[in-house]
Amino acid sequence: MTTRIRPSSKRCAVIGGSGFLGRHLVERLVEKGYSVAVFDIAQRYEVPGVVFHQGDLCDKQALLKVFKDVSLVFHCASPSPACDDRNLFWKVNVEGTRTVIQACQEARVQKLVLTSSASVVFEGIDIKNGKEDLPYAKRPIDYYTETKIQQEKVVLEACSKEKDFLTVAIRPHGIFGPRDPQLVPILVDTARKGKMKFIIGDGTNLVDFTYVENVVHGHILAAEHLKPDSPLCGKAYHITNDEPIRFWDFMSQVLVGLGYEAPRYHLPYTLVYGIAMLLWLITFLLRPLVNIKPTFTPMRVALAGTHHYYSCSRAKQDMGYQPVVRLQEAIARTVASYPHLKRGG
Ligand SMILES: NC(=O)c1ccc[n+]([C@@H]2O[C@H](COP(=O)([O-])OP(=O)(O)OC[C@H]3O[C@@H](n4cnc5c(N)ncnc54)[C@H](O)[C@@H]3O)[C@@H](O)[C@H]2O)c1
Ligand SMILES: CC(C)CCC[C@@H](C)[C@H]1CC[C@H]2C3=C(CC[C@]12C)[C@@]1(C)CC[C@H](O)[C@@H](C(=O)O)[C@@H]1CC3
Repeated sequence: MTTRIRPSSKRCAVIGGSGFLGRHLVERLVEKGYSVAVFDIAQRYEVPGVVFHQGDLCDKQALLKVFKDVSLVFHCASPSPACDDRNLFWKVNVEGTRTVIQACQEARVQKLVLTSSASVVFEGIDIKNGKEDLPYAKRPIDYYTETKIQQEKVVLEACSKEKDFLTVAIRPHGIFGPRDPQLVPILVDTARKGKMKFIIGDGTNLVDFTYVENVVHGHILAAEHLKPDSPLCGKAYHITNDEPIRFWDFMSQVLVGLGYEAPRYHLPYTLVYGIAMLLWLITFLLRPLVNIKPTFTPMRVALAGTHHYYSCSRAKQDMGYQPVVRLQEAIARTVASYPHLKRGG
């Protein structure tokens, strides 16, 4: 029998560490004295002391090489929600995550922290101060959400004190901040095309947008509090800025900060949602011939026209979570980080 000496609890791997959240996480872990290995299909930057491994998380042998001396794994890789590719989402988010769990167990990794999403309970109906005990969406709006639900279930079910393998899922919502490739760039692109003049619905719907450093803080707290006798084992945790804001006020503040006009004219929610569904159906039918990506997808319209904010009291209670950057400061830092997206820039 081979005995394995336990690696230090500060030796970790970040799957998806080249991405927006992953890179912020890696940078913070390094600041906190962790030794970090990144596993990602692409390498997009360099940080002294961080070892990069390029590979697909569906490849167990490639994962095993990286997990050899690691006690903690963060899994924050996913195809982009914008790709809307059902097969890819199932392959990476569900099958790939099963492979990650097998590799963790074979390599005797002790802790797995998954980046899930608060959207696993969202199906286009208002959620106000939603807690983690809300049921998973029965009819998820898109393939991304469908597979994030399965992914979270698979990870939480794998938690086993007997096997010395502990898991926890972090559910952030609407992550934003410097280098985000999604929220601000799509918003600016839509504004530049003259399509951000309209407010979907009456504009009073409250939502969570969460600054990336708060999300990182939640992940590290979860990793450090995940122990055999802690309440975190096999549980999901909302991590938000804890400051719900009107969706359209947030959009307006970012747009005005970057020199664009705030949306002004109202359109009925059901009308825009109906058009988005129709557009999605047309693009779905045309997909074998041409791959069109509509700006207004049913998911985006649903997020823009409903309330969806979540309680993070469970994270406060079980791991002492408090946001470290307030919302207004976070918006200011984000706007300042995108000089190239300014109007006329
Ligand atoms: N951005 C948000 O608002 C948000 C909100 C809630 C949850 N999340 C979750 O947070 C995580 C990170 O999201 P992000 O916004 O940083 O996305 P991102 O696209 O910037 O990063 C994802 C990373 O995963 C990598 N990746 C994709 N497929 C892979 C594969 N097969 N093998 C290895 N690496 C692979 C990509 O190369 C990329 O670097 C995701 O799990 C996402 O579902 C994001
Ligand atoms: C075209 C306009 C109506 C809106 C333009 C901005 C949108 C691109 C973003 C506003 C809210 C964002 C969001 C996500 C993607 C980008 C937006 C739709 C997610 C769906 C990304 C995936 C995450 O898991 C979701 C989450 O639960 O946090 C995000 C929800 C918010």
